[in-house]
Amino acid sequence: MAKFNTPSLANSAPNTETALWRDYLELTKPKVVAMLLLTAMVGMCLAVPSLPPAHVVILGLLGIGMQSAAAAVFNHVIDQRIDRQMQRTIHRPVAKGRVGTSQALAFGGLLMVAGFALLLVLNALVAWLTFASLIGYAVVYTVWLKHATPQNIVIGGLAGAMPPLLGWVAVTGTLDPHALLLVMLIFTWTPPHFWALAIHREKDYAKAGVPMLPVTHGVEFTKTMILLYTLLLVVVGLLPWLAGMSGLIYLFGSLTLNLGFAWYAWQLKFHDRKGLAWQTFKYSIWHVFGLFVALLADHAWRAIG
Ligand code: HEM
Ligand SMILES: CC(C)=CCC/C(C)=C/CC/C(C)=C/COP(=O)(O)OP(=O)(O)O
Repeated sequence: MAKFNTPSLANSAPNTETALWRDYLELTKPKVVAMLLLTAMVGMCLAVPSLPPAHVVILGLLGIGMQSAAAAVFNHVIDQRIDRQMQRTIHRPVAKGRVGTSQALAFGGLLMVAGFALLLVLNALVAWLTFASLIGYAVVYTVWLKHATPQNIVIGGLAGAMPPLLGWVAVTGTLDPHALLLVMLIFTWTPPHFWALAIHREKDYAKAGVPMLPVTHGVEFTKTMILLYTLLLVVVGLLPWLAGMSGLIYLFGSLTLNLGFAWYAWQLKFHDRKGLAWQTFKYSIWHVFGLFVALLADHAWRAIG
C-alpha cells in the first residue's frame, strides 16, 4: 500500500516571479466557478414560476461566486505541496511561489467575508449554507477527505453540488425538495467527471501520494465505477421530470446527454483507446453545461407557454 501524504502549508518554492492579476484570477478556478454559477442561476430561476428579481440574481451570484472563489483560493494554499508534485498543477501560482501563502490567504479571506456579507443581505439561510459549502470543499475535502479515502470526491462532491440549492434558497429563503433533485444531479455526475480525469492523470496522483480510486483500486475498477455512476445518472436525470418540476424539453435533453455520458463510459470500460479517458472528462464538462441549459430552456418554455 503506498504511503499517502497529509497536507502541509510549507512553501519551499523560491519566490522568484512577480504575481500578476492573472495569477490571482487563476487562484479562483474561474472556469469551475463560472459553471457553478450557471447551476446556481438555474436553481434561482426554477425556484419561481417566471423570473426571480434582478437584485436577488445579482447579489446571489456575486455572493455564491465569491465564496466559491474563496474556497478555490484556500484549496490552492492547502494543496501547494502536492500541486508541486503533479505535472497538471506544478505551474500554479502558490505552488510556484508567484503568490505567497499569506497573500493568497488574505485574498481568499477577503472574498469569503465579502461574499458572506452580500448573501446576508438576501437571507441568513443562504449565507450560512454557502459558507458550509466553502468549509465542505476547502476544509473537509481538501484537508481531510482527499488524503483519507478513495471515496473522497464522492463525499466531497456534495460541496460542488450545492450551488443550485444555494441559488434556490437565495430566492425563497427556504429549503425545497425540488432543489435537492438538482443537487442529486451534480452529486451523481461528479464521480464520473473526476474519475475520468483521475485515470488520465493516474501517475500524477500516485506520485503525489493522493489515494484517488485508480491509484488505490486500479484503473479497471475505476472504469466500472464510472459506468455504474453514469447509469445511475440516467435514472437520477429522470427525477426532475417525474417530480413534475421539468417538462419534455428537459427530459429529451437530459436523456440524450446522460445516455451520451453512459456511452462514453461503456467505450472506456470495454473498448478503451488512447486519450478516451481525457475525452470522457471533456465530455463531462459539456454534459453538465448542457444539462443545466436544458433545465433553463425547459423552464423558460413553460413560463411563456
Ligand atoms: C469534488 C468535486 C470535483 C472534483 C474533485 C473535480 C475535479 C476537477 C479537476 C481536478 C479539474 C481540473 C482538470 C484540469 O486541470 O484540466 C476539473 C475541471 C473542471 N471541473 Fe471539476 N471537479 C469537481 C466538481 C465540479 C463541479 C461541481 C463542477 C461544476 C458544476 C465542475 C466543473 C469543472 C470545469 C468547468 C472544469 C474545467 C476547468 C478548466 O478547464 O479550467 N467540477 N474538475
Ligand atoms: C461555496 C461553494 C459552492 C464551494 C465549492 C467550491 C468549488 C470551487 C468546488 C469545485 C470542486 C473542485 C474544482 C474540486 C477539485 O478539487 P481538487 O483539489 O481535487 O482539484 P485540483 O487538483 O485541480 O485542485
